Amino acid sequence: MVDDHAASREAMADILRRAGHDVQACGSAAEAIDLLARSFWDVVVTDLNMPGMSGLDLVRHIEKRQIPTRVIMVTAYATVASAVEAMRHGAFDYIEKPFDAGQLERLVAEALRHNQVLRPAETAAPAGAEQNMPVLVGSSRPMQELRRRIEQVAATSETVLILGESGTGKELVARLIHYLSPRAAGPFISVNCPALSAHLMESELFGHEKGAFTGADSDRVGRFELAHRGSLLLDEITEIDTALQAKLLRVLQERAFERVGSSRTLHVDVRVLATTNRDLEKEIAGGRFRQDLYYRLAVLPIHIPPLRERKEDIPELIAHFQKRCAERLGRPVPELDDSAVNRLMEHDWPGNVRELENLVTRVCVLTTEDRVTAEQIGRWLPASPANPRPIDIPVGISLQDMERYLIEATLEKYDGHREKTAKALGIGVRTLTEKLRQYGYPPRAKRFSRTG
Ligand SMILES: Nc1ncnc2c1ncn2[C@@H]1O[C@H](COP(=O)(O)OP(=O)(O)OP(=O)(O)O)[C@@H](O)[C@H]1O
Repeated sequence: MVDDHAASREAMADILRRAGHDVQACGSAAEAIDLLARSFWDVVVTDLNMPGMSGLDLVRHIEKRQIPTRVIMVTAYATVASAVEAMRHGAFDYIEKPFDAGQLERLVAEALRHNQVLRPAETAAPAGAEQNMPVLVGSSRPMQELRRRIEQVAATSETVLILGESGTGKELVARLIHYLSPRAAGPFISVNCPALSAHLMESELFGHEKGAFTGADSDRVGRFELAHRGSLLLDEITEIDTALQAKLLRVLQERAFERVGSSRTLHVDVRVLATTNRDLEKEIAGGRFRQDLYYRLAVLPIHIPPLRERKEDIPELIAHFQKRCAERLGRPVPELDDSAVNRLMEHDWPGNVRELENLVTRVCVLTTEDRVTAEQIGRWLPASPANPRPIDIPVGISLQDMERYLIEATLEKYDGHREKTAKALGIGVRTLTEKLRQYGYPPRAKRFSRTG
């Protein structure tokens, strides 16, 4: 039972203890993670909104580490978005506050029933066993080639760089490489680089000694050490700053490093997998990525094509996500008729497989009909008929700058045509022209040309 509010945590724990369960109450997600690392728990009931790590972060952690437990989210804000997001990351179900004791008991009993299948097999099986194997769906030619390539590289211990747009399945491919490699019985550790500041990143990767910096009140084992005899995934590697890239290069060359604040050299046997959705050559040209590191990483590059280039995989992916959703929900999910599937094949999927997975999950969780038609599915698709190209908006910029990014990208898409741009943005041409004037565009230019 994970909740930062002592009163509600104890009340919920009490309800379940009275129902005969063995309950441990935790005041934070971090405490729960620690407990999950030490012992097996059939069910985790967690609050969604907690300071620091949220319930959703906890679900993601459980999913990433493939911890065999069922998660029930407790939320006062049962928004569709948070429910869908939690389910997508493997949460079993969610319960909306306020609820009565009976509801919580029933849901936990249901989760336990599902776990009877899960527990003996998954806890007994070593990592890398068949049931943990990630499933890569798709029989299109590019996917067949991708599978062949994965098998080739899995056999080696070389560094692999996995390239592809956001949501194409880079992390999934990394997991698959690990599970097909001779290291499958070892750990698979991943680091989500954009989530960490430069300072935290170094100690996250390499660990630190007690007293290395303010706040380092105990020794910390880094991800490289944790991944010994296994694989380490550096997700979105371009987010690592250039100073740390140098240290990383040394680890790749020598498999040796020191913890922050220590002079003792540690040696590890780790296979590194890295992903990026950026154009690395541009990053190198812009001085944001070290060329020598690129050469080290790109020994065996793997490129995952965007979903729009392998649309024939869409029906198979839909069926896969429907099946997974039905298993999680423990009930049949709506069928998509041929017209609906065709409609989904017309879409360009700028968010790739993740976007498709989200849509199918949303339809399965929220549709009450047994059959979904093209017309109904159309309502779940983004409103714009043009399937816009996604743009990268860096977190940390102001809303005003974000508006400018979007305006400029739209203008570029319409080749500088202001009327079309204004229409797509849903604003008047005059408003657009005024904004462009503020950005320094010439007043009456008919074509796209920036002056400043
Ligand atoms: N071929 C596939 N078969 C089954 N599921 C897939 C496939 N490709 C992607 N997925 C699913 O789509 C979701 C997104 O995939 P993943 O996180 O691996 O993408 P990514 O390229 O690493 O994204 P990002 O760059 O945004 O981190 C995941 O839930 C993954 O399981």
